Amino acid sequence: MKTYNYSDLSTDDIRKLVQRNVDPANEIRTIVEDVIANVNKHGDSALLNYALKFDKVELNKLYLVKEELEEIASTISAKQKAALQTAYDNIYKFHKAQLKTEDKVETMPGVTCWRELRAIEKVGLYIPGGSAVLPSTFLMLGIPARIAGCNEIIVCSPPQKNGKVNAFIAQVALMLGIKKIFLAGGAQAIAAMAYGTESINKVDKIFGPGNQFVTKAKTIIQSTTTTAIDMPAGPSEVLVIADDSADAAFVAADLLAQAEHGIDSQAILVCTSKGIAAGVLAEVEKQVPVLPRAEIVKKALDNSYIVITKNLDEAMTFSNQYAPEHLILATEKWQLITPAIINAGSVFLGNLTPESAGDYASGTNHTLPTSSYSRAYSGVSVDSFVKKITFQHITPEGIKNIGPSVEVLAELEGLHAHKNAVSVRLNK
Ligand SMILES: NC(=O)c1ccc[n+]([C@@H]2O[C@H](COP(=O)([O-])OP(=O)(O)OC[C@H]3O[C@@H](n4cnc5c(N)ncnc54)[C@H](O)[C@@H]3O)[C@@H](O)[C@H]2O)c1
Ligand SMILES: N[C@H](CO)Cc1c[nH]c[nH+]1
Ligand SMILES: [Zn+2]
Repeated sequence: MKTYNYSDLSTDDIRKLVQRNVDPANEIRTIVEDVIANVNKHGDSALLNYALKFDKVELNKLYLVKEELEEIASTISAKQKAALQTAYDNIYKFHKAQLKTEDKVETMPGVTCWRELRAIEKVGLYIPGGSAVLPSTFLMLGIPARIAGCNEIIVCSPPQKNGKVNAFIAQVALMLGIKKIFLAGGAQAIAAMAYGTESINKVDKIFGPGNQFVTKAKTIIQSTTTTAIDMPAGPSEVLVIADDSADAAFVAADLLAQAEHGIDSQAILVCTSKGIAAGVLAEVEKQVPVLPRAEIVKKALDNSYIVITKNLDEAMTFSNQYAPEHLILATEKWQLITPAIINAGSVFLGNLTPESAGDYASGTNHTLPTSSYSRAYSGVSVDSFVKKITFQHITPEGIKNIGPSVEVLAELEGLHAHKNAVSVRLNK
C-alpha cells in the first residue's frame, strides 16, 4: 500500500486519489450496452446464452421454484439457520422502526397538507454471486421490501456451477416468503428486470449491489428506461481513521475484510502518525497469508493506500473528500469527530465495532453507495421501497385564504387558466 502525507498533496493529487472505478476507454460501458441491447431484443434466450458465456453454466430453465428451493436449503445446519435468523431479526427490527406516519400540517386555516407512504408495486432485487455468494445481501434487500409491502418482488442471482443457487440463498428465500429465484447474473439480469422478458416481469425499481458490470448496467437503464434504481452500489470500500488509541491488529483485519470482496475493492487507512501506519502494515503482512482469498486481497491492496495526517480533524477532512462507503473511526475520541462527518454510507464507531457486524447482523443495511456517491445518496432502507405521496385538502374557509395569492402568482407567470381555476371557486 502506497503512503502519502496529506500535507504534501495538492488539490489535484487529492482529486486523483479519491477517484475510483474509472472506465477511461469505456470498455465496461461498451460490453454492458451490448448485453442490454441483446436482452431487450432476445429476452430469455439471451439470458440463457449469457449464463453459458459468463457463468459457464448450461441452464435448461431460468428459474427455481419453492419446492426446489426447499430441497436446496435442506442441507444447511441448525447453527447456520440460527445465525441467519439472528441477522434477520436485527435487520427486521432496525428497518421496521423506519416506517413512520407523518403529521398533517395546516399551512393556513382551512388548507391542510400531508404525505402518505405507498409501496413501490414491482421491485427487482439483484443478489450478487460472482466472486462470493451473498445471502446477507438477500436479507438486506428482501426485509425492507417486505416491510414496505411491495406487491411483486423479482429476485435475480447468478447461477452456480450446478445450475442452482446456493443453499443459503435458498434458505433466505424461504425466510422471506419468496417463491421463485431467477438464475441470471450481471448486466443481463439488470436488463431483464428493466425491460422484462418472456419469464421475468419488468419492474419499477431495481435494487442491489454488484460488480462494475452490474453497476454500469444499473446506471444505464436508469437513464434509458422507466425503471429506477436504488443507487450505484459497486465494489466494496472502507476508509479507516486511526490514531494512537487504535489496535493495529483490529485495523488491519477491518481493511482486509473489505479487500476480500474483489480485486477492485479499496481499503484506505488514514492515520495520525507514521508509527500507526507501520504497525498496521506489519499486521496486514501477518494476516494476509492465512486468508483463503489472499490472492484477491493482495490485488485489492495494490489498489489501496495510506494517508498520514497531522491530526484527527485533518483525517476527517480527507475522509469527507473520499466519501467512503464504510467509515470506521478506530479511535477512543470518536465522539469528538463524529459531528464532522459529512460524506459516508455507514459509520462504525470506536475500536470494538467491526465493519463485518454491519455487513451481516447489527441491523443496519449493507447496500451502500460506493465510488464517492455517499456525497449524495443514502444506503438502502425502507424509504427506498416506498414513495411519499403528497396530499392537500382545502375547505371553503381555506380557498378564501389561499385563493387571492394563487391568483396573483398565476397572473405574474402569465398563466390565466391557472388563475381561473381558483377564481371560479372564489366567485361561486
Ligand atoms: N456497495 C455495496 O453495498 C455492496 C454490497 C455487497 C457486495 N458489493 C460488491 O458487489 C460485488 C459483487 O461482485 P461479483 O463479481 O462477486 O458478483 P456479481 O453478481 O455482481 O457479478 C457476477 C456477474 O458478472 C458478470 N460478469 C463477470 N465477468 C464478466 C465479463 N467479463 N463481462 C460481462 N459480464 C461479466 C457475470 O454475468 C456474472 O454473473 C463486489 O464487488 C462486492 O464488493 C457491494
Ligand atoms: N461489505 C459489503 C458491502 O460493501 C457487504 C457484504 C456482504 N457480505 C459481506 N459483506
Ligand atoms: Zn463485506
